[in-house]
Amino acid sequence: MPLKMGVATVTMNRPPVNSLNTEHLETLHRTFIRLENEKCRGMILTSSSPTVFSAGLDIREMYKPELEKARKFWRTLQDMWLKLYSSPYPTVAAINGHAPAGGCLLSLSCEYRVIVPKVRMGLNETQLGIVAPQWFQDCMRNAIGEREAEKALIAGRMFSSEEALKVGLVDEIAQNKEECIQKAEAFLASQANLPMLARKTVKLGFRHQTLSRLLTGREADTKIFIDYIFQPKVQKGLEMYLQSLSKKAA
Ligand SMILES: CCCCCCCCCC/C=C/CC(=O)SCCNC(=O)CCNC(=O)[C@H](O)C(C)(C)COP(=O)(O)OP(=O)(O)OC[C@H]1O[C@@H](n2cnc3c(N)ncnc32)[C@H](O)[C@@H]1OP(=O)(O)O
Repeated sequence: MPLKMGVATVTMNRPPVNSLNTEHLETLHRTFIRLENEKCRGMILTSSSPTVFSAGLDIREMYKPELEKARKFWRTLQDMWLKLYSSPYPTVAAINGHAPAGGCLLSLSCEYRVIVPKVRMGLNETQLGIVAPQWFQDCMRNAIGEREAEKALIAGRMFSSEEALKVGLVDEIAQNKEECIQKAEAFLASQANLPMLARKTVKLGFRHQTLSRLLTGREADTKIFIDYIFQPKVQKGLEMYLQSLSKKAA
């Protein structure tokens, strides 16, 4: 995590697709805590993969899990998201590859998004027979508005880079990763002279409702997750989805 002029670039590096398992989520969470403690001036979140930003939650964490491990997985996801979404420093996602589901959530949790061409992003959970949790949905709604979010979430729509720009899911398209990072740095530079306390207070004001909805209902949210994924038909769906992903690779 190099810090250049107080700006950190956090590069996710969990091959092959940066899927988010408990360990990877813990690493991200620790990183965001450290950045806050070190009074970082801005953060760029990106991926070491040339084609995938993040494939979202690691489906193997939800397929036939042990109960306690599944609980820990979900709580770690909540912890990571609460830290990122409420970060006092400015955040940009340099989306240099596909960003489905939890990968899209990561980018939506940043303040500004730059994407490369010919990739897809969105909350596709419905298409997998699972449901994007309320706070995932809130992040989408906060980015693109009620009507577009409702349509996208019901359909589990994956947006192309161009469609994402049109609907406001991302702020800019860059031609490649290098330009993506340049544009991310330019956004952070545009924020650098703003008084930090005022900036942070306004950001948290906008995000307060979404954050408190989870903060006040964390246990209930965990229970909803557990009850949902332990349903036999959901497990069957996850099994078939994992098989389809593996078949594709074969
Ligand atoms: C009121 C009720 C409320 C209910 C609340 C319910 C709560 C449930 C919450 C559920 C929330 C879920 C959020 C999620 O994030 S679910 C994950 C969704 N992710 C996806 O759908 C992405 C799947 N992956 C892909 O589409 C592609 O992999 C890719 C990202 C486009 C990349 O494609 P590429 O061709 O480069 O790579 P491969 O597809 O060949 O994959 C390489 C190997 O990686 C494995 N893989 C891929 N994605 C995942 C994943 N998300 N988890 C685990 N493993 C993954 C894939 O199987 C290949 O593995 P192999 O080499 O061993 O075969």
